[in-house]
Amino acid sequence: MYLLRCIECGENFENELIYTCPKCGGLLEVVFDVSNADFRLDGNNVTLWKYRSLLPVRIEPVTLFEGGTPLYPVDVDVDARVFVKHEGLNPSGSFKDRGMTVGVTKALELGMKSVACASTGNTSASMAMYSARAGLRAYVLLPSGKVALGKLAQAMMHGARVIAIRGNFDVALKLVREISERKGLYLLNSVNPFRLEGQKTIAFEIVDQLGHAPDAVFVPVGNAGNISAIYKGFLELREAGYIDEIPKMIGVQAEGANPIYRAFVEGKDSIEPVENPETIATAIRIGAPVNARKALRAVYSSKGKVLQVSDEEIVSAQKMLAKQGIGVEPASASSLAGLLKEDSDFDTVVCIATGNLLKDPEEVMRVSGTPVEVDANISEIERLI
Ligand SMILES: Cc1ncc(COP(=O)(O)O)c(C=O)c1O
Ligand SMILES: N[C@@H](CCOP(=O)(O)O)C(=O)O
Repeated sequence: MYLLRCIECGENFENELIYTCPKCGGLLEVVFDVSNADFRLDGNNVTLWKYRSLLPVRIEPVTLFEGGTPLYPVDVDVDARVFVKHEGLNPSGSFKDRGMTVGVTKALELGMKSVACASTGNTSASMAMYSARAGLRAYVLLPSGKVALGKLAQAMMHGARVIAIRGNFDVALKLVREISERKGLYLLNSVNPFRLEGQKTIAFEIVDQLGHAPDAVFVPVGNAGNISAIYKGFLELREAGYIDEIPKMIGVQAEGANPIYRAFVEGKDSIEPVENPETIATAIRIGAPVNARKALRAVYSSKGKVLQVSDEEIVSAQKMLAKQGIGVEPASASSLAGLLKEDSDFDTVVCIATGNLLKDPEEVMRVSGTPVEVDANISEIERLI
């Protein structure tokens, strides 16, 4: 029903316990016979497992009822119908849950006892939650002092063994890939092609909820798995006859962590790593995205683009969303920040908001100030109202 294929040399593999091509080292992707798709995109019962016929699992899934996130119309100063898909309303508060429900199920299916990841925070929070649910041991490597409090709290509370390294995310990922190999841990970063399959359901849900494909989808980009997965979702929908056109995939990076933006501007299909990435959006503080080649293919093939936004633009978009009742963490607001910079002529646009406001309470307090404190009496309070 499905197999793994190298995106570089095209070789097919039936062994599921590989992350990259044993022949050329290229990234892998899951290839489906989409004629098996048995769902209707009619807006009913929108949840991730509605699309099971295009998800690569054979056993009952480990689920916390992820997916089915709202698609909110928003009012912004752009001449288009703009929607925000609020992935921050998934069980652990980010889109990673879509990947983990599939990835952790696959770990069980393959008989693995322990899972591992490197993380800027959300991957670890989600992996810890789903592995707790599945009864698997979880190991996390993260950049010391650079993970938002809410995410760290989740990984700790759900029982992961959390190791903070003196180094950035890119170093952590290199180390966890090596340690997973040595210790037989199942790696659940986005280099795992099965995990990305869960994330492609964002595309399925957008079409399910809108009733058609939008003209463009703006996606925050860090390790670049999500934009690649969403694009693959649209490709499968087209191949299966659900849509005619693929939306333009528009990746948005932070100025201080922009290797894919740089590659795009230079018309290249691979990146030069950014040595010391820095941005207020710690979730996308990544200098050597593992999925860069998949992401650039998604952008070029869909006639999209990659934009960069400043930290100020990110915070401004975050506040704009908050004023419309949509609470997101900084990285999530980069998609809207990108749209606001763009001189486009789209009719319908979807911005992906990737994570919840509560993930990074320290950043929120820094940019929104502290409450006014007064004595506990009516006249003092009245003065302020
Ligand atoms: C909140 C948030 N937004 C965006 C991203 C970037 O996604 P990707 O790494 O798939 O590009 C991440 C982490 O990966 C994240 O946690
Ligand atoms: N932002 C990510 C970084 C890791 O990305 P992944 O998709 O490869 O797991 C995180 O939340 O850790």
